[in-house]
Amino acid sequence: MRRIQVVATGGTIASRAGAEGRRATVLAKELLASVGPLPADAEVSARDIVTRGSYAFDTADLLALAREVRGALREGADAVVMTHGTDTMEETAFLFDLAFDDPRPIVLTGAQRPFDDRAADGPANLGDALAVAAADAARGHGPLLVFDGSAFPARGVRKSDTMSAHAFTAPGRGPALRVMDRLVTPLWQPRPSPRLPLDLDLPRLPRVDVVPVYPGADGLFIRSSLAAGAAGVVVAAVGAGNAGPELVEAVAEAVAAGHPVLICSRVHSGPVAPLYAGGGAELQRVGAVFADDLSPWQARLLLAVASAIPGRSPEELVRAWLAGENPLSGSGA
Ligand SMILES: NC(=O)C[C@H](N)C(=O)O
Repeated sequence: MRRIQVVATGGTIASRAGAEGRRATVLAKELLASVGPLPADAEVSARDIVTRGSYAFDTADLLALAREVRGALREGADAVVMTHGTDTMEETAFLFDLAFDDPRPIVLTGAQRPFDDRAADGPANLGDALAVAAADAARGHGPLLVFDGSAFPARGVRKSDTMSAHAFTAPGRGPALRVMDRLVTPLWQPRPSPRLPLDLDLPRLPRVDVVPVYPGADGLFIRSSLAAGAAGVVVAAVGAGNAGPELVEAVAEAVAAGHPVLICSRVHSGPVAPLYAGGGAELQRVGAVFADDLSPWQARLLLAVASAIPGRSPEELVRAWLAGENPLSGSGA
């Protein structure tokens, strides 16, 4: 008998229409009751942490969600299923990927249509998430985001449609498992991401901001962000990782002052590379770190987590993580 702990956090899956707009009000027990038959060989228990839209979460909330997962795993759950708003689910999943290296499935799901919609997609997604949680095939995949019949590894998954029930993709990677009629079919086995030794009991993560690039973007936002106390900055660059000369100058200043700068792309798919003179090649020359195909939003969490680890250079931790190396090797930790 497998023990699956469901933890509910709100989101559209738990929302009903109201005079002021949709609001998350549905609690875990009611969500579970909407699913229909539960996996036969599983004992499923449910609890609520918060009941909110995920657009309202800050990093203190994300750490609280991670502590809840840690607690469930410590209590002996064989798998954890978290219901969560879709707006920032890719960030929570990625934080779990950075924080845990447990083979037991940690599965996130949600919905695009509210609980009281006649065509609500939440019950099917939660049913699929429970099927994945109960499946041997899901072990060792790291956290998975289950949506509309697909299970995506945390790294690389993105919300890619604001309204459609097919809300998530993983550009260049694809889902690792498919779920059809609660039957889980493995497609490929993701290589687990290295874990970072994050203290989940911290009150919040250090500030890291995302700065966009567009024609005419200058250094204002990078300088303001650092003046506001940011540990570092992620640049959502154009194309394969380029920016104009004024922004490159601000990046050079930031790196020289000891603040790591990660380069991602505002393009939905593909890695960044230091290719162009005065653009990406110059960003690399002044010391910025090219963050492969990480989205700016996941890269921001990577840098924030690396910046929260005492006694280690955040830039070195990020570079080691991106290279797939165990960031603890050689540290004696
Ligand atoms: N579809 C959703 O879940 C969006 C929702 N507003 C959220 O909490 O992220």
